[in-house]
Amino acid sequence: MDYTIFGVAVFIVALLVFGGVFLIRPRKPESRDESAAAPPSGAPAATAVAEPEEREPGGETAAGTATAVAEPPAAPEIEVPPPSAGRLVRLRARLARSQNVFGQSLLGLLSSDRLDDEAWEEIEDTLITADVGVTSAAQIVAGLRTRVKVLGTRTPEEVRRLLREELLTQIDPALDRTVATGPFPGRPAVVMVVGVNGTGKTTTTGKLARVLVGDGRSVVLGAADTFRAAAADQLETWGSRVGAPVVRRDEGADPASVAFDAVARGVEEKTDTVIVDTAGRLHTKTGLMDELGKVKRVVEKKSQVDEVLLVLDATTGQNGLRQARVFAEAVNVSGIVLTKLDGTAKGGIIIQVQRELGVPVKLVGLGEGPDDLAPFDAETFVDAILGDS
Ligand SMILES: Nc1nc2c(ncn2[C@@H]2O[C@H](COP(=O)(O)OP(=O)(O)OP(=O)(O)O)[C@@H](O)[C@H]2O)c(=O)[nH]1
Repeated sequence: MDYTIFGVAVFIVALLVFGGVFLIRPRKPESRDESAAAPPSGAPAATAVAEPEEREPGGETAAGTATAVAEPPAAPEIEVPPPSAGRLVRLRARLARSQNVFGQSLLGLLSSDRLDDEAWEEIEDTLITADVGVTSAAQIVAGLRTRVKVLGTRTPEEVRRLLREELLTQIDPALDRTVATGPFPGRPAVVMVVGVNGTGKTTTTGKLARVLVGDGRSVVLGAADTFRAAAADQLETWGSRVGAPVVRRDEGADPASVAFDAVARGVEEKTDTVIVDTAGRLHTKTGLMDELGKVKRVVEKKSQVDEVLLVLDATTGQNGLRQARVFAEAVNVSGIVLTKLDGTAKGGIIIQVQRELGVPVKLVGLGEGPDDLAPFDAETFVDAILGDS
């Protein structure tokens, strides 16, 4: 019996000793946990944690802690855009590429041996096809006919010179094409950018800010396109690249008050120029056109509006002209920006739009790149159309 009790006691002690050792041994992690805990080489742990969280409006994640762990985004590098001088010359090749067909076919027709009525008609048609407009085309042909008669024989150089002069007369190099961007004593220059949807207003506003910053000016941008939140985001991207602050509000806010705030900020911060981007609006919608007038009037309570730039898409031809007329009535347009000239051979629209509106083309857009906006220069433009002599 004693032996039995002793044996049982020894067994229990042995069980306790082995069991205890087993229990206090560190547990080996299971392979599933291991892979979840350790970040993949090179990847920050926070990314793995933050990944499954759902996005909330405003781009924040539901788990604030996960966002806090993530690396803060690097501040965007401020770019130094090239100055405005010589931009059109730099973009000349692009202009020549799009307008050359028009220029070369005119030169070809004018150089032909027999300049009969049919040939003159063809010259006129070529001008009209390039959107020069019926009146201007007739005037150009009349001028050329008279001068060709006086000249008698024609060398290619003479033909080029004649055509160059006629086109220049129509484009009018004497027009004042300066964009009133200040700086003015004691207040910023105020530029409003208007036009129908998709013509390139926001892009032009951003590009113009770059031109000005490149020329050493300070700029505040006003995102008065409150219809589309994306438009304000788009403007903010443009602004942040050149260090220009953007005044914006929530989608649906009153555009006039955003424009007013932008100008107020410009005044307060002694900025050289405030550029206000407005929402695209159909010229056929009276209410929206009235709203545009209101934006301008409200801004004028704070500061004079120095420039109203109407952005026209060069590829829209006659429709662009119709838009131009209505906008000019609503807000007293002071300058035209002709965008997408890189995408059409119809550069003659410059002549037509100036004739129709009596307002000069001041800037031209020649591509989607950030520095593809140039001050318009009549001589460089005509030379690009006609190619090198
Ligand atoms: N090829 C070319 N594309 C251009 C030019 N200017 C603007 N664009 C393009 O035209 C498109 C419309 O430009 P936006 O600036 O968004 O036009 P918007 O007038 O502000 O548009 P809404 O806000 O909808 O009225 C974009 O894809 C631009 O990149 C240009 O000179 N050449």
